[in-house]
Amino acid sequence: MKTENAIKVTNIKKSYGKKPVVQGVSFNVKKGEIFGLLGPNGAGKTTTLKVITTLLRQDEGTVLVNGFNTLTQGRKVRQQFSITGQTAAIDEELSARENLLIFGRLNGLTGAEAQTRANELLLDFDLSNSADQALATFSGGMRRRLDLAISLIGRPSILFLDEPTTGLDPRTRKQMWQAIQKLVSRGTTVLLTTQYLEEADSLADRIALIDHGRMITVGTPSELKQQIGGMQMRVEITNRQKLSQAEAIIKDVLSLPVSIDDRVLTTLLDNIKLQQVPQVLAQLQKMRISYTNLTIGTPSLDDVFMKLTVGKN
Ligand SMILES: Nc1ncnc2c1ncn2[C@@H]1O[C@H](COP(=O)(O)OP(=O)(O)OP(=O)(O)O)[C@@H](O)[C@H]1O
Repeated sequence: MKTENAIKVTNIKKSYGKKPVVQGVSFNVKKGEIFGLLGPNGAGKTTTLKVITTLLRQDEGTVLVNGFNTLTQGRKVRQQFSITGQTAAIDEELSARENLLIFGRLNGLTGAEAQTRANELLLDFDLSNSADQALATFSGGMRRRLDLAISLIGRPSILFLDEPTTGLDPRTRKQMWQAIQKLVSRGTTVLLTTQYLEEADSLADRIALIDHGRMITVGTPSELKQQIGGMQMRVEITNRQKLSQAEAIIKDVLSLPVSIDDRVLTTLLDNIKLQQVPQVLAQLQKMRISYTNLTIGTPSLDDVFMKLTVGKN
């Protein structure tokens, strides 16, 4: 079946008992893109993922995966994708290669095909050098990469990654990102859930922000950043005692709310207010309030997240 969307989610709702957990979520994932489902704890990301992957049945709405309906064509749907983090069956006593061979055979490959595929995947995920070591000696990052490799044995067209880098250190996390980008460059569509804004920002082509089971917004990372308004000014004041004085100056000159985090004052600026920044600086200088850092730039995805979900949890 030819469809432009790998995944089409239309108005799905799901409650546990009387508790609504997903309350009308809709989005499409285009073929070949990395789509991020982003939201705070308990937002409904995992539940949405379970509905798409047929582990749960939604109460309302439809989900099409490569055109197949999750409610009526579950088996066809399950042939379209793979999920990582589900390889609890990995055998610790065996090596990475042996595990790949077993999963290859389980996926219906012949012995020779499984060997070839295992070699390709070991190479792709930088595991060739440690391929024959017992898994017990593997680091967290190596395990995640093996997990990713195993989920790709059957060459799925869609891959679901549920919080793929939770608990990894920053360096290992970057290695995982590279591995994910590599497989997308070969045509796999990826839907990932994450609580890390940085991860969504650097990996996802588009992001759906969900909170309390509702879609708050969807767009590219830069579209989301634009949603909360043009630019952002951050001033780090040298002397903490002058903080409230500096805050008063910014509020007075720009007539805008100011948020404070430690010694940093942050204000969101539209184009008109942006022109008035020199007046703020002049006032600070006049009052002998010095600063150690000053930036004006687009807000981070973190700011978008805080602004759109703040106070709701
Ligand atoms: N089997 C269940 N029975 C009852 N409530 C559940 C069940 N599974 C999840 N929930 C509740 O549904 C809500 C959404 O959970 P879900 O796991 O989808 O959120 P999430 O966005 O994936 O959160 P996290 O980032 O913490 O994994 C939470 O309040 C959770 O407590």
